[in-house]
Amino acid sequence: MTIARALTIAGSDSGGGAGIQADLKTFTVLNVYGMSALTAITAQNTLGVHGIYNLPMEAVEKQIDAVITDIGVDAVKTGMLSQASIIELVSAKVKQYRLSNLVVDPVMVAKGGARLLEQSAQDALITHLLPLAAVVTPNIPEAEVLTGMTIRNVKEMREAANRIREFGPQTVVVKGGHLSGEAVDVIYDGSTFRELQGARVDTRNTHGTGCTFSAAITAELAKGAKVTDAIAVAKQFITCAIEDSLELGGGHGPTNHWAYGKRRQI
Ligand SMILES: Nc1ncnc2c1ncn2[C@@H]1O[C@H](COP(=O)(O)OP(=O)(O)OP(=O)(O)O)[C@@H](O)[C@H]1O
Ligand SMILES: Cc1ncc(COP(=O)(O)O)c(N)n1
Repeated sequence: MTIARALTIAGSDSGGGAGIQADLKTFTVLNVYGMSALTAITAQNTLGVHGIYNLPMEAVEKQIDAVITDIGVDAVKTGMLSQASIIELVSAKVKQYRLSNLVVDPVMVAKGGARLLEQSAQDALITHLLPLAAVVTPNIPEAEVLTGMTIRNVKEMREAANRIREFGPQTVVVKGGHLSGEAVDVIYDGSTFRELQGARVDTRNTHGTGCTFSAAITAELAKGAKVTDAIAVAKQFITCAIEDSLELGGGHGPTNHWAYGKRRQI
């Protein structure tokens, strides 16, 4: 039996709703074998981030080398990268192993406001990692940082997607979770703009939506899906996960990673 393999290079969320925990849960539900290279450990729950502990560069490098040289990967995603030096290392590894199915979730700030990427590392993201990405998935605040624009509507999301694509990624998805009204995501592949519509679910349990969405894209790419199909599955996956979100903790609860699989009986 062959099984698709996906690697997440990201931070740990002890609360289990975001970070590598969200990624591995998503890979599993989508029938993909998940692996991880941890960049940082966060002490985190639904109320916020209570501590960040970066791992040594050597530890990040060895984890990536260990899984790729033995098990191999069909797709890779990045989440919390924390520092410029880790971005540079990950970019070098992507080149060294010629990893083509790379999904970059440019995680910068957690919901409660804690920085998950040092401000000085934003340039490294643009210079080193975005040019290597098959797909990059900024939310509205991240797209604003990357472009210097203010984004208030779908027209401005399109403009941002266009500008971010100039940094080199093949496909840009600007996620609309932070705007009001419908949860619309804008996709731009250099020739066509597409919009993925989703009804907005009225819940505060949206911790980990961005991680889960980008992990679902990665899982589908690992199985050989086309980019547009992978993004469409991811949108369905996250909509189900938010609709059936979990009332856990006293703050922003996690999404429900089983929901998509249960509804489709996969
Ligand atoms: N309340 C909601 N109802 C339906 N879909 C949503 C809602 N919030 C976000 N989404 C969808 O979830 C996905 C992730 O988008 P979002 O903008 O929330 O990412 P993010 O900001 O990276 O995540 P987070 O806010 O957890 O850090 C997108 O497809 C977005 O449209
Ligand atoms: C370790 C870690 N990584 C990423 C996020 C952002 O999560 P999201 O944008 O999916 O809510 C987070 N809160 N913690």
